Amino acid sequence: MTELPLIGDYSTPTTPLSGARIGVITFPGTLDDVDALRAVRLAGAEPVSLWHADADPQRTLAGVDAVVIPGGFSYGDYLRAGAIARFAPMMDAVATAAGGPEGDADGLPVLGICNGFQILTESHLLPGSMVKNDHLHFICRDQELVVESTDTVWTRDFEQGQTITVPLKNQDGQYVADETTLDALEAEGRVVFRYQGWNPNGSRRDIAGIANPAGNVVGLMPHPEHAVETGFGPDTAAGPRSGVDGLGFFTSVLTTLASRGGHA
Ligand SMILES: NC(=O)CC[C@H](N)C(=O)O
Repeated sequence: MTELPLIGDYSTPTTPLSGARIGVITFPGTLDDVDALRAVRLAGAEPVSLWHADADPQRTLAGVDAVVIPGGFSYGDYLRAGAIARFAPMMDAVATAAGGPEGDADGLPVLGICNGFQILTESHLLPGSMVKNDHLHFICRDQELVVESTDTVWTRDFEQGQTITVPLKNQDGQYVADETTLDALEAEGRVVFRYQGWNPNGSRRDIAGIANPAGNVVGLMPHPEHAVETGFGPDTAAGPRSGVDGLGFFTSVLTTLASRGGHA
C-alpha cells in the first residue's frame, strides 16, 4: 500500500523547491490555511504563513512572491462574509502590492478561495459581491468547473475549455453583480471559471470565479487546495479521492513567477 504523507504536514518535501515563496494569510476564523500551505508545498514552492494583523505587512509581503487568501469564516462571517477581514492591516498591504482594483500584470499574484474570494470582493479588488446561496443551504460537494480563461497568472497551466473538478463548500456562494459589470467581465475575458452541469448557488451567469483587469488577482468559490493530492481529492475514473485538478492553480503561479525571471 502506498504510504501517504501526514495530513497537516505541509512541509513534506515531495516536490523539489522552485525557489518561490508563497504566503497564505490566516485571519481569526480561517479554516483552510493549512491545506493551502500544503498545496503550495506540493506544487513545489516554499509555503509562508502570514498573519492578518502583521505589525509590518509591507515588509512581510516583500519577502513573498504570491499570496493565497484561504477559505473559512473570517471573523465568523459577522456583518457579511469577508466584510471585517477587508480591514486587516495585511489586506491594505495586499491591495497596494496587487495594484489596486485595476491590478498589475507584474504585481503581486493573489488567489482568493471561497472566503478569500469574499474578502477580495469586499476589498474591491474584484467586482461584485457574494450573497447567500439561492436555496439558503450550506452546500458541500465535488463540483465541475469549466476553465474559461487561461489568461491569468493562476490559470495559465490549464487549457481553455478544460473541465476540472474541485470541492465546493459554502453558504454565501452566490455571485452577484449588476448587468453592466457582468457584461464588462464577459467582454474583457475576466470570467475565469463557470459552474458546469448545475449552478449550485444561483450565481449570475454560472460564474464560479473571476479575475481583475490585469489577471494577477483571481477569486473563486470552489476549493482547489482540497484537490491537490491523490487520496484526498474528488473521486475520478482513476479511483476514489484521486482528483488533483487543483494543483494547476499553484503550478500556474510558479510558471508565471519563473517567466518573470526571479523570485523575491
Ligand atoms: N469554505 C469557505 O470558505 C466558505 C465559508 C464562507 N464564509 C461561506 O460562505 O460559507
